[in-house]
Amino acid sequence: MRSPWPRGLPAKVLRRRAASFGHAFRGVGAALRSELHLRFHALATAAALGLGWYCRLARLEWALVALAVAGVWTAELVNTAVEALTDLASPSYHPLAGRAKDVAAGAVLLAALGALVVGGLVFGPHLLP
Ligand SMILES: Nc1ncnc2c1ncn2[C@@H]1O[C@H](COP(=O)(O)OP(=O)(O)OP(=O)(O)O)[C@@H](O)[C@H]1O
Repeated sequence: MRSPWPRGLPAKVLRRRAASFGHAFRGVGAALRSELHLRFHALATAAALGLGWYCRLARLEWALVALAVAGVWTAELVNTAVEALTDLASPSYHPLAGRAKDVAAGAVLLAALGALVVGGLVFGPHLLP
């Protein structure tokens, strides 16, 4: 059967996809190196995974923990990107630059509070007598 793709296109598309994944992982690595908060999240994630394994969480509980962890990481990475862009666009003081950073930090705070609630509701019944 003839390929529906012009010759060589799938390889090119795959190479581009692979490069995009590479850029994304490089972004996570760069943020991990520059942001102390992210290293703390990495530790907290490892602790949550270990505790989940210890508590033998059910599949749905793992799903909730995974969503909570991913939410915090996503918010922190977007916050890091907003901080970098704000510093680039407005190295000197500007109220809008401050608002952008404060709002981005607010997203991290909300994600972290949500993760705390999920953690309490999921792990609480396993750990409390
Ligand atoms: N260019 C600016 N103009 C106005 N206010 C700013 C500016 N840069 C920072 N701020 C204010 O200072 C706060 C702290 O900014 P900063 O860049 O130090 O981030 P941070 O909260 O310390 O984050 P991190 O510790 O992850 O770098 C901001 O939330 C904002 O209120």
